[in-house]
Amino acid sequence: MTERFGSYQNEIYLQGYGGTTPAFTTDATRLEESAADLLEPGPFWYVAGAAGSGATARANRAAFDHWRIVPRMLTDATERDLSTTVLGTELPAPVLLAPVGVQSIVHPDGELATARAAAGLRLPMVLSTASSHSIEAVAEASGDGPRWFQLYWPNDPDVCGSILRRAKEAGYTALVVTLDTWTLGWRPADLDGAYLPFLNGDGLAVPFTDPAFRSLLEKTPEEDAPTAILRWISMVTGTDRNWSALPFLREHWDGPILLKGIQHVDDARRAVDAGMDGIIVSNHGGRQVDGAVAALDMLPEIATAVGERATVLFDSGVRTGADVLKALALGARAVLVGRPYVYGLAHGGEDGVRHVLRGLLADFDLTMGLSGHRTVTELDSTVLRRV
Ligand SMILES: Cc1cc2nc3c(=O)[nH]c(=O)nc-3n(C[C@H](O)[C@H](O)[C@H](O)COP(=O)(O)O)c2cc1C
Ligand SMILES: O=C(O)C(=O)c1ccccc1
Repeated sequence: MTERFGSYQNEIYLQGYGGTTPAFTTDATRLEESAADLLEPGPFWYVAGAAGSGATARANRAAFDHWRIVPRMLTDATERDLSTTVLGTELPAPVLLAPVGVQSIVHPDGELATARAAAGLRLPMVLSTASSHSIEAVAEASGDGPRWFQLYWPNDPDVCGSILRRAKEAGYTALVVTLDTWTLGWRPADLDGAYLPFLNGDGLAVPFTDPAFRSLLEKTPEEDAPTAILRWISMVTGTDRNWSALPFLREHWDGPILLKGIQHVDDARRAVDAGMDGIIVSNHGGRQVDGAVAALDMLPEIATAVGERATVLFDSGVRTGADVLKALALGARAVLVGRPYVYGLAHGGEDGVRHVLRGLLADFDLTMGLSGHRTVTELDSTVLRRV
């Protein structure tokens, strides 16, 4: 079905902000600035922050500027169909909600509100293992909306198997395995405030409600939270999960599996050779390796190497409709967006997330039409110029 995402523009022009829409900006830069006014410094910097000097986070944005769209005229792009299918999930537009943990630090409803907004738009939410609400509660909030699950890979096979089983039973269809965060990067803004959300107990709903995890503890997490927290952290950190352990995930998950945090073309090839269904080209929004290459700069090479053998998704720095168009033209099947929807959540819970996403979709829809494209299948590198 063709959705008229661009009509959100009329809604805003005709009624103003605060009419049928929440009263805050859809501009990504101003949105971040107003989130800074709204949130306590700890949570704000946890979301906005990056590794080290922030060079990679800035490079992620700057990389989009090196590509420019070359619009075409009189192509009959009045009616657009932005829909696509990603690993069996039908999307009205090529956008997913990136897995973001500990969402309760910006809004008490956290992932529940995000799930409702995503489901209403039929965009897949990728639920983080570091969720503030349980797998099952977020699934219920999603209703019949599409949902994927992101794994921080516990080295205990029983706990890993149990979490995957719960996700499957709760209706999550695809599994995203994050590889780039086996320990947290050096993040000065968080270190300045000595702010680490899960040490306050946030983002632990998944292990704390997990029977296999609980059975390993002498005292329940309710009786002795610090011990449970440290046990969990030690389970999901470390490099002892390796390429040869991927068959374990395949055995415990009967849907598509994607590896997230792929930045080198040889790792992309390796993922394909290991039988993975997809990869997410990402540097975690610049939060892990300061000085790492911009994610977009690796996308064309990786997409070419992978070809049709697996699905290539992209995140890190997507802020506008033009960014979505460019990432697709450079080989991504769809993109994930992170921080912007979290700022929407901070501003207005479910309505706030919806507002940010509808703004992005409208921008993408209008940018597609005005550059002369009716469907996402038309996009390839010939629609861009490198400058
Ligand atoms: C506050 C925050 C928490 C995140 N938590 C997770 C997580 O739990 N799992 C994960 O795979 N990625 C996590 N990410 C990374 C995002 O999935 C995504 O890669 C990144 O935010 C994309 O960049 P963008 O924010 O520039 O759009 C997190 C990002 C942020 C900002
Ligand atoms: O902060 C992050 O980037 C992240 O991925 C994470 C990891 C553990 C818990 C919460 C978020």
